[in-house]
Amino acid sequence: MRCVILRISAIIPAFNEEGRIEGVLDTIVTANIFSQIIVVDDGSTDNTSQIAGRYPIELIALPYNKGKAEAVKQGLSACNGEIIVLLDADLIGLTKEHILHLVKPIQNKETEMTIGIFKGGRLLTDMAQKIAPNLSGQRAFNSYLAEEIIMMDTSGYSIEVALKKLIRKRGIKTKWVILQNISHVTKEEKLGFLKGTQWRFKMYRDIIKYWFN
Ligand SMILES: O=c1ccn([C@@H]2O[C@H](COP(=O)(O)OP(=O)(O)O)[C@@H](O)[C@H]2O)c(=O)[nH]1
Ligand SMILES: O=C(O)[C@@H](COP(=O)(O)O)O[C@H]1O[C@H](CO)[C@@H](O)[C@H](O)[C@H]1O
Repeated sequence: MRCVILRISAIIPAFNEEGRIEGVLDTIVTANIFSQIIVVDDGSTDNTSQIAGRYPIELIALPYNKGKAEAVKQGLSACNGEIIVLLDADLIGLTKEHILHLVKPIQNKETEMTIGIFKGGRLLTDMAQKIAPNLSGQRAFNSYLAEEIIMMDTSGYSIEVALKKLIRKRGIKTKWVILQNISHVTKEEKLGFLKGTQWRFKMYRDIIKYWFN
């Protein structure tokens, strides 16, 4: 049987992640899984671009903060892999195995999209993902879905909820995969309680607005 090696692209949207992106890129680069790694610096005002630029990646630096949805779409427009993996820039404890868990079911043609669910990392982040698994930023999918995702009328934090609607509308075969011992840095930890809570409510607003649109 002929074995076809599929190219795999990673997209990492990043807004002011200078303290966290290094850990994520260390794993992504050394995992030796990706033929293309795209970091989209979404108008950061810190050293996110400079730090990302030390790695063998393609950097897209947006001139101002356009929101996660736009950052992901910009990454998708530059992708050349047959499989695309989305990973947040603030993950704690990302390993090669986590990435393989996301990618393998697509390579094996078991499904068209995987959604990674945190387990055993941190109680609070685990709980959030249990309540709203469809909001997870960790995914892999076939690149034939990219064009349709780029065309979605989504902004801010509504990319995941838009994907949920797309999955339903198009009947995209989706599989949840458990990602053990991984979590992310919360908004309150990044920005402090007040600003973090404001950003959290902005995120909820984006999601709810899209959902009822
Ligand atoms: O305007 C934004 C907000 C967030 N992000 C990135 O999107 C991912 C998820 O965002 P965030 O960490 O704020 O969400 P959380 O995981 O806290 O829900 C992270 O890599 C962020 O750096 C982005 O590119 N632009
Ligand atoms: O899990 C969640 O409820 C949120 C919020 O995470 P935190 O409360 O900041 O740990 O995080 C996710 O949702 C966002 C919106 O869909 C995604 O963009 C993030 O990637 C995802 O981590």
